[in-house]
Amino acid sequence: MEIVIRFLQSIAPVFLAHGIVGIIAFCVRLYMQGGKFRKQTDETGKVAIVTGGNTGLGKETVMELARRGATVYMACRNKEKVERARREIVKETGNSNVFSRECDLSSLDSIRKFAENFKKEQRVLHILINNAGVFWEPHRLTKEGFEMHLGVNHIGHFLLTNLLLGVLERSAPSRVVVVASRAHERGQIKVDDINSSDFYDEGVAYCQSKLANILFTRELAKRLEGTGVTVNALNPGIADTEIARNMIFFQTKFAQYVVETILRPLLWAVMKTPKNGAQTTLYAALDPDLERVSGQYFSDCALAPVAPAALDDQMAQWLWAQSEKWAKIAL
Ligand SMILES: NC(=O)c1ccc[n+]([C@@H]2O[C@H](COP(=O)([O-])OP(=O)(O)OC[C@H]3O[C@@H](n4cnc5c(N)ncnc54)[C@H](O)[C@@H]3O)[C@@H](O)[C@H]2O)c1
Repeated sequence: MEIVIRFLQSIAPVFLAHGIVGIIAFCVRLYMQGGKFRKQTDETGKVAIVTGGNTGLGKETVMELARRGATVYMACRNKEKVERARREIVKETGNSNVFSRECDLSSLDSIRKFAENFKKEQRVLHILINNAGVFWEPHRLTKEGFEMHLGVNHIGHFLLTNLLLGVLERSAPSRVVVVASRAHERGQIKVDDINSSDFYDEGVAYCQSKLANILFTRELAKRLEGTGVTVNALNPGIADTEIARNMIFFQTKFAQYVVETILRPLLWAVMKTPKNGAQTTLYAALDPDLERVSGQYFSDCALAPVAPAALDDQMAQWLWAQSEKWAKIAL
């Protein structure tokens, strides 16, 4: 008996330490999950498009829109993956008005085809969510030769939005939601090397594209004044999705092992679940109080300040004019 008591006494501090660490980690996790969009809305009769809706934040966004009765188009590059996700969403929500369509944002032709077909299928569009994104891509070019972060995250969505503006205006009140990131704070629009041809860094390229997202949002909001179409950008926070698939940690078996056994348990406390990461997108897309709010930036379901570079109106106009040329938008 004495041995048992001594043994228990010797391991008690270890259990206590683990318990305290566990409780702290749990509290940190609760705090890090951020703001929630709790208002109940009925979206029956509304039509929405979500780019990149087959994984991560996009999938959770589609799931919630479908749960609330909306007709949702998942605009994605991977046909099979998106169809799997669509079936899962239909099964879980009971809403069969969820459609998967091919739209590769790294190809202007694919975007044009998607928009054209969508307009043949639907006469209205109330919510366009520019969610898809690439992160930490090795130096690769889109079909038309743009650096991948700039091409997919900014130019692809720039073209898609412009092609859908007519239907959005006819369907007003309607909304465009741009999923940006706090990474825009470290971004810079490299006017002389926008395509990162002279110097390439994955992080710099991502931050530039996310700054472009916010400059685009602010400029579009000005152009849409009085139309009943609003556009807002947001930061979803750090969420546990597939976004980091290209980072070095995920490239080798050993690195994956380290991530899964050491990093992931540590990150568990500080990362949002995909569902919680989608809350600010849903807030921007659905909150009735935001019907007339445009040109803003949200984080954790509330207004948030943007970096000074995102307030540069001249840069926003320059980027818009360039983007029209890059996306070959006929004026
Ligand atoms: N997860 C985070 O921590 C985090 C933080 C800040 C911002 N974001 C932003 O949130 C958005 C969603 O990312 P996520 O975290 O859900 O990552 P994710 O990788 O799970 O989802 C990104 C989606 O974009 C799609 N996509 C990529 N290239 C595409 C292309 N060429 N054409 C069409 N679709 C394409 C992918 O297929 C995928 O469905 C992105 O814009 C990302 O920059 C995420």
